[in-house]
Amino acid sequence: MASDARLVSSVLIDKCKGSFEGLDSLVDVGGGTGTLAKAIADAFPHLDCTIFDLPHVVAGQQDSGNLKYVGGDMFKDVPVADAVLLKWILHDWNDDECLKILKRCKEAISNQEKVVMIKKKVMTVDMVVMDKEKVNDETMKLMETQMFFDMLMMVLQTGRERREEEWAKLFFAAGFSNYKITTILGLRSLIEVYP
Ligand SMILES: C[S@@+](CC[C@H](N)C(=O)[O-])C[C@H]1O[C@@H](n2cnc3c(N)ncnc32)[C@H](O)[C@@H]1O
Repeated sequence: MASDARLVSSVLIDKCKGSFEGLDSLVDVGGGTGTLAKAIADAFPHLDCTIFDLPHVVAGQQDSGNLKYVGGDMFKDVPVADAVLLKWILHDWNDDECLKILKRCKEAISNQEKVVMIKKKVMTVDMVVMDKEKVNDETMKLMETQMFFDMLMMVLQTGRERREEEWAKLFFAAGFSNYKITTILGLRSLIEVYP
């Protein structure tokens, strides 16, 4: 996970710089020991970054500069921020569980009395399963890999990989109004979800 976060962070920061513009704070939910959040905090020194994970995961980690660690449970409460980042989180969980997480994330970005209008959002780095109809000889291997991931999530977790329509259904059910998908690297997409 940490090595994937290293790979994704450089691409995310390079390719999706604009997505971080106008934000003053960000919380990486299920951020582990902070590989991705550390890279974001270094690239955007004005941004207050929080790594939020289970208490035993962040225990003993040291805050530094614009980076801090908070322990807790994303099903109960998510720290307040302008943006919530979820990387490889939602595919671990079934729809009911994702709805709970997304609702907590929406509360976290809504709970701020800011006068300045900025585009608050939830940013999820996850997989968007391709449409069967659009698969050709070139993209067949990609589709097969997505199916393997789907099975892996079913066997190891309660989760699954989702098609765009399935993502949209979840976001709207959690009370969000819109979303934007950007393919960032191989199977990974950045999905920005707006309240
Ligand atoms: C698949 S890992 C993803 C880690 C990181 N986002 C990445 O992509 O490298 C899932 C993370 O979610 C955390 N997690 C699981 N349940 C959680 C909960 N209820 N509240 C907060 N974090 C949780 C795990 O401890 C783990 O760090």
